[in-house]
Amino acid sequence: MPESENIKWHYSKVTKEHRRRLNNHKSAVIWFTGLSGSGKSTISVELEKELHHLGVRTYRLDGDNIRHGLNKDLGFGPEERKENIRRIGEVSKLMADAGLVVLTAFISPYRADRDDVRNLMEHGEFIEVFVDASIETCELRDPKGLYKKVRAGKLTGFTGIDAPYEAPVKPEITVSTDVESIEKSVQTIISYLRMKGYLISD
Ligand SMILES: Nc1ncnc2c1ncn2[C@@H]1O[C@H](COP(=O)(O)OS(=O)(=O)O)[C@@H](OP(=O)(O)O)[C@H]1O
Ligand SMILES: Nc1ncnc2c1ncn2[C@@H]1O[C@H](COP(=O)(O)OP(=O)(O)O)[C@@H](O)[C@H]1O
Repeated sequence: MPESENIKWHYSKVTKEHRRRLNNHKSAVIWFTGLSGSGKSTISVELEKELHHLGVRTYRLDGDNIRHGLNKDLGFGPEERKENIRRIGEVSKLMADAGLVVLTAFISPYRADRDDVRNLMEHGEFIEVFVDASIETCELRDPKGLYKKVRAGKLTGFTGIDAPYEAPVKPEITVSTDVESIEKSVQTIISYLRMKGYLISD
């Protein structure tokens, strides 16, 4: 593994602070985590739409999409999920450095992997959103028919059934999609961003 001995960091004259001033908002990574079918993709899509209307520069990274490209070599074993999240963490960091508000929608089942991403970011830049829904609700929704496949014995190692999901201990935000609407979840997140001063131009 090449180490940094022969590699030198080049600094830019345009910094994150310059980009922040140009954009009129801070950069951040809004990290959605939760079971399959909990609502990560749905809420992140609606949130991005609202943020865009507010003049925020955004980009959304979604598990299914990224696994068609950048991470198409990865499966769903613990090590591969870890590598999946590590790469997304690095990509998110680059995008946050570019001044964007990044929205990520990955199951990211392991606490340690999410904490590694948190530690990559500047203090306050990582906003963990726990999309909380019971496995029963997710299975009832079954938007992609995957739970049905699991029950039919056609899919194994599925999160929440026969693979673990470690819920966040102290997420910045929890949205309970069992009991609240998509709109309510989006507003909860926007209120948090406003209250914490991410949306400077408000
Ligand atoms: N075994 C298994 N377990 C869980 N999910 C599975 C599995 N196989 C395929 N899928 C589909 O892949 C999507 C999850 O990809 P992620 O990259 O978010 O997963 S992870 O963060 O690496 O755990 C997940 O998408 P979401 O339903 O949007 O969460 C599923 O559609
Ligand atoms: N309150 C809610 N919040 C989010 N999604 C909801 C809610 N109620 C019902 N749903 C539905 O649940 C499904 C969630 O699927 P999805 O967003 O793909 O989840 P995930 O990305 O976590 O796998 C969608 O079909 C969505 O319309």
